[in-house]
Amino acid sequence: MKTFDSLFAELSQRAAERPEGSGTVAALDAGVHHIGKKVIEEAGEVWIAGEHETDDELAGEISQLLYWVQVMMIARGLSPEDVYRHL
Ligand SMILES: N=c1c2ncn([C@@H]3O[C@H](COP(=O)(O)OP(=O)(O)OP(=O)(O)O)[C@@H](O)[C@H]3O)c2ncn1[C@@H]1O[C@H](COP(=O)(O)O)[C@@H](O)[C@H]1O
Repeated sequence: MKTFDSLFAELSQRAAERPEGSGTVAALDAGVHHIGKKVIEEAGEVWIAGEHETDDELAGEISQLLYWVQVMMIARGLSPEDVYRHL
């Protein structure tokens, strides 16, 4: 099973190796403005799922939010440690 850190490592590898067909590479190329809109979109879907959907659907929306937060981190050159020190 993936964890926050293992997904971050996977996405960092995508950013470094830029494989053909990677949605992460496309998002990074689209830039922080695009990524920020996806963060907001997924956060809204988490809110709606929290109010109206099943636990599993909510978990799925949260996983997508985590993904887009990680893409934002990579776009701005942040590591998980940069975030963890604020927890
Ligand atoms: N975990 C994710 C992940 N979560 C969310 N997303 C993206 O976020 C979008 C959100 O889905 P929605 O259902 O909200 O939207 P949609 O209508 O399906 O798609 P959009 O029109 O919004 O793009 C998805 O379409 C994906 O583009 C993800 N994209 C990739 N991953 C994982 O990231 C890794 C690297 O992926 P690639 O860079 O594509 O190889 C792989 O392990 C993937 O499984």
